[in-house]
Amino acid sequence: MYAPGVTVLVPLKPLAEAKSRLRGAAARHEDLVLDLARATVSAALAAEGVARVLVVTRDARAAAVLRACGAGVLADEGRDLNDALRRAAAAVAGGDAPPVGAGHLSRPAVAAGPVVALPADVPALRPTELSEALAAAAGRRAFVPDAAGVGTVLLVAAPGGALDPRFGPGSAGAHEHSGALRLAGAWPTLRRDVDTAADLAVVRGWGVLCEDVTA
Ligand SMILES: Nc1nc2c(ncn2[C@@H]2O[C@H](COP(=O)(O)OP(=O)(O)OP(=O)(O)O)[C@@H](O)[C@H]2O)c(=O)[nH]1
Ligand SMILES: C=C(OP(=O)(O)O)C(=O)O
Repeated sequence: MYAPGVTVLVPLKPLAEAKSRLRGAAARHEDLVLDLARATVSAALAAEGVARVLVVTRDARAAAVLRACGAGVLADEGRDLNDALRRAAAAVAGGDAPPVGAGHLSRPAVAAGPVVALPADVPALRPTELSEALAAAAGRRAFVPDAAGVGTVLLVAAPGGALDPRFGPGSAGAHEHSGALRLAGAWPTLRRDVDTAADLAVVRGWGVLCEDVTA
C-alpha cells in the first residue's frame, strides 16, 4: 500500500478568456495561458505528497494538452470559480473523478488524502515548496497567501472536510475569516502567481517561461 496523497484541483478558464490582465504580453495569448498552466500542473505532479492533479476546465485544447502532462480532467460545470471548485471537490468525494495514474504517469501514492486547490498560474512553482506547504497544513484547513498577502495561491481542505473555497478579490482575508489557517512559509515560487505583466517579468527573471520575441 502506498502513502495517501492529496488530490490537487487546478481550475482553468477557457484559454481565450483567462488571464485577461496579461492580454498583450504575448503574441498568442492562449499559448501564454496554456504555458502557465502546463508549468503549474507539471510542478504539482512532481511534488511529494501529491497523488493526482485534476484540471477543472471546459477548454478542450487545454484538457488535451494537460492530460498529456499526466493530469486528469474534470469538466467545469460551475457558474464561477468557487462553484467550479465546490463541484469538483464533490465529484472527488463521490468517487466521480479520474483515478490516480489515469494519464501516462504512475503515481507512487493513493488519492485518499485531502483535496486542495491551486490556480493554474503558478508557473515558477518548485515541487518542494508545494510539498512543504501541504505538510505545514498538517491535516487542517489552511491556505497560502500570494506574495502580496492579499490573494490565495493554495487552499487545503482538512481530510474529509469541506474545501469551502472563497477565491476572488481579497481572498486571503476571506479564507482566514472562514477559519482556514494562514500558512506563513516563505515559499517564493508558490506565492508568485502571475496576474500582471509585472508578475510575468518576475518569473521570466527567474528563468521560467521564455521571453516572447514575437509579441
Ligand atoms: N474552471 C474555472 N476556473 C476559473 C474560473 N474563474 C477563474 N478560474 C481560474 O482560477 C485561477 C485564478 O483566477 P485568476 O487569477 O483571477 O485568473 P483569471 O480570471 O484567468 O485572470 P483575469 O482575467 O486577469 O482576472 C486561474 O487559473 C483561472 O483560470 C471559472 O469560472 N472556472
Ligand atoms: C482569484 C484569485 O486570484 P487573483 O487574486 O490572483 O486574481 C484569488 O487570489 O483569490
